[in-house]
Amino acid sequence: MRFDRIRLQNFKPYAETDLDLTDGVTVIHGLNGSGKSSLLEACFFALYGARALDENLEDVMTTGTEEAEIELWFTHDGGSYHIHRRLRKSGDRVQTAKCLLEGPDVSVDGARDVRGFVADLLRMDAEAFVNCAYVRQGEVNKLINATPSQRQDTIDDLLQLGKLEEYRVRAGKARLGVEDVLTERRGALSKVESQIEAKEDAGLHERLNALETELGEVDDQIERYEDQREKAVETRENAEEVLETYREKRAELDELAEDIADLRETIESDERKRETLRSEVGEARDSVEEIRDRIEKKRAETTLDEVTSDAIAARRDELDEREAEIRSDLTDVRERRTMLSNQAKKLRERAEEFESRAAEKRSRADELDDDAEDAEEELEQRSARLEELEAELESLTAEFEDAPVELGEAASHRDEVRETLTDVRAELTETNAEGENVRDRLTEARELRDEGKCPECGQPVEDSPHVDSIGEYEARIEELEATLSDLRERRETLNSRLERAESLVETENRIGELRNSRELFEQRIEDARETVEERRTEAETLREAADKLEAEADEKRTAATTQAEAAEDAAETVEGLESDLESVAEAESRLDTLSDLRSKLTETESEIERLEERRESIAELNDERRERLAEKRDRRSELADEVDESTVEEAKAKKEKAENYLEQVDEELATLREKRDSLQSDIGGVNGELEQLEALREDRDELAARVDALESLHAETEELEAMYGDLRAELRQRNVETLERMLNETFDLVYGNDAYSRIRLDGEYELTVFQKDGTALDPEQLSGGERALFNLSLRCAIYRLLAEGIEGAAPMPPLILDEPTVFLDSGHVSRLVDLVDEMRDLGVRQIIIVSHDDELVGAADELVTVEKDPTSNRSSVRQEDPEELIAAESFAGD
Ligand SMILES: Nc1ncnc2c1ncn2[C@@H]1O[C@H](COP(=O)(O)OP(=O)(O)OP(=O)(O)O)[C@@H](O)[C@H]1O
Ligand SMILES: [Zn+2]
Repeated sequence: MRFDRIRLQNFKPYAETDLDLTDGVTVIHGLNGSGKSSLLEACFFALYGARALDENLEDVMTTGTEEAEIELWFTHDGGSYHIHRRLRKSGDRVQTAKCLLEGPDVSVDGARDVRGFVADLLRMDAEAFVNCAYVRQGEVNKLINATPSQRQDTIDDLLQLGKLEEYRVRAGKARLGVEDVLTERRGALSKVESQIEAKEDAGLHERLNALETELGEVDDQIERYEDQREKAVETRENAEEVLETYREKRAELDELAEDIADLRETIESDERKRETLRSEVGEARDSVEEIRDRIEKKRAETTLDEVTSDAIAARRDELDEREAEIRSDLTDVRERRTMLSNQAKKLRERAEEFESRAAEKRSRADELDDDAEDAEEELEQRSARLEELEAELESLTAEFEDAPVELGEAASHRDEVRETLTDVRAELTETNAEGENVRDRLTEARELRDEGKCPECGQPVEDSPHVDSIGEYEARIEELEATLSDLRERRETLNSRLERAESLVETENRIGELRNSRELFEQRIEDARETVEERRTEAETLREAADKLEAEADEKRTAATTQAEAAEDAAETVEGLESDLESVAEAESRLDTLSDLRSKLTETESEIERLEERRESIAELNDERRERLAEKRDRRSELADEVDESTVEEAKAKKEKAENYLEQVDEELATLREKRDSLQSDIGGVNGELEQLEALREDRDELAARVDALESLHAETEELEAMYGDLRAELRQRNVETLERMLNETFDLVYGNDAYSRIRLDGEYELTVFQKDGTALDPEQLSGGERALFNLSLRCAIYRLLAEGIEGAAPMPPLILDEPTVFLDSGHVSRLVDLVDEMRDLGVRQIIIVSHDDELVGAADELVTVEKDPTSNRSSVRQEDPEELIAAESFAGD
């Protein structure tokens, strides 16, 4: 078997990887954690699924991805196979979405079927594969640490010796089953035999003869007693018959006496009954007379000529017709009465309504008059106020007659005067200031003149022009004084004129106000006048309407009275009709009385007839009874003659005797019959036992034959079981010997040390290592490296044994070693290289080794480098030429 190609997608650290694998030694190398082991696991997973890796599907799919694919192509026994697995995440779980194996003429679908198919094809299940072909990392010590029996199981399993054990166990089970059945049958047989013996000892035939003789004797006795019993019964019956006849006659006599007494009594009582009936008939006849009288009297009260049912019916029809007429009239008149009184009521209501509406209108009219009066009063007040206004207006207007301005110009006039006054005041102030100034200069000039200096320049004043100006100054002052007094006069005049103007402005404003008021009042007076007019007219209209309504109310009232009178008339008619109805009812009741009387009469008459009939029939019955009475008397005297007492006594004695005998014989017979029954059942029992004996003998023969057959079967199964056991032991012994030899050869090859003489693998699969001096060592006592070498040897030996054992029937899978050099020093790595060479020489087609050891790399035919991208954490593979790599590395080393 050979792996050809593996393709991965999202398997563990691999995103996308496709790797071709070839014959020879392939070394997979790379740094720790780069994904080397994962690559091997992928091959293993492809073949057997996740459980074989002790992992879940979740573990094999690259974390964070949703889908993974694993494809493995391999060649086996000349055929090419392809396994394709696809995993898909659904929720938290990962499921196998596809698992398909295709090979020559075969296609297997489904994870379980594929696993089964691969195990059959390679003749190895996952565990066997791991034990023989795939040395997993860290599991080097597994076979050494295993107990001998575990080791035995593993190796037996690989060599398919387990099958023989299975067959042996099965044969053992069959033997045990046969033993169970045999024991049970043997028990049954001895039971049957002891039963037969017991029965044969019992002397069944003799017992049967004795019982049958006794039964014959008892039967004879029974027959005899039965004959005698029959005779006694006959005697007793005859006596009983005699007694019975006697008893019957006595009974008949008693009965007859009773009958005779009864008959006589019945006849007498019936005669009394007839008497009563006769007087009842008489009474009924009287009553008929009385009823006839009453009928005649009643008829006289009616219009009937004769009292027949036809006449009564005719009269009743007449009355019914009359009643119907009256009732229909009554209905009409009642309706009319109701209608009229309703109308009267309505009319009265209308009249009242009109009246109340008229009253309303009148009170409204009164209110309107009041309003009009109020309005007139106000009108007068306003007129008076208007007159006052006009008087004031007139006097104020008069104020303007001697005024300096016209009405309406007072304000502008006042403003003019105020302006002029302001000008005059300003002029006055100016003039005053100038006067002051001129006076100051004059004073200064006078002082200078007095000092003799020019007031202007302080030069001596001789002929100074400045002194001349004193005169000027004095003239100017005079002038200014005149202007001042003039201005003062003007100011006074203006002040009084302003006062007057302001009072005029006030008057003028007041006149404006008054004029407005007057206009307003005039308008209001006009309004009041209109209101008075309107109210009065409206009151008038309302009163007219009230008059009209009152007239209408009067009309309605009259009409109401008319209708009420008509209603009263109708009511009277109703009363008349009702009394008519009453008299019709009376007439009808008279007719009823008559019919009642008539039917009573008929009843009484038929009662009389009935009573007469009863009397008659009673008489007939009594005649019959008298005849029967005579007969019974005759029979009584006849019987009295027949009864004879002595015959009776004789019969009684005979009967008693027979009865005594019967009692005794019945007892005896019962005893005998019981005895017979028990004898018969004893005979039945003996016969039954004889039959049983026969059946038991048949059973015994059958059981004996069966036990013989089982015994020979048991012997056969024992042989078979022993044969499988021997065969396995023999095969195992052969295997153990071969395995021991191969283990020693391999160990010599890889260890090549003089310390150990040989390894022993005994029949119990116990492994022992012997040192040169002959002391024995448990393999677990070896050093780590020695143990690794020992294990490798054991594995390779098993692999070789298997390869030879199968003898080409099923080509061996590739030998897969994961990190075999971990514990080895460089010398031993070379030995491992030798081992690998040897395995190849021995015909192992494909060897796949995971290692980072250079020497092993050198031994490789094919080199696969695994790398992991540190940023993406995804692994990838690269196929390289081993020669080149070694060269490059040693170059780098120099
Ligand atoms: N399901 C997974 N998804 C992603 N990465 C995974 C998954 N399972 C394992 N890995 C990664 O794969 C790597 C383990 O690979 P593997 O055991 O094949 O390494 P190795 O090359 O054999 O290392 P060593 O030399 O140490 O034996 C680890 O880095 C781990 O994080
Ligand atoms: Zn690893």
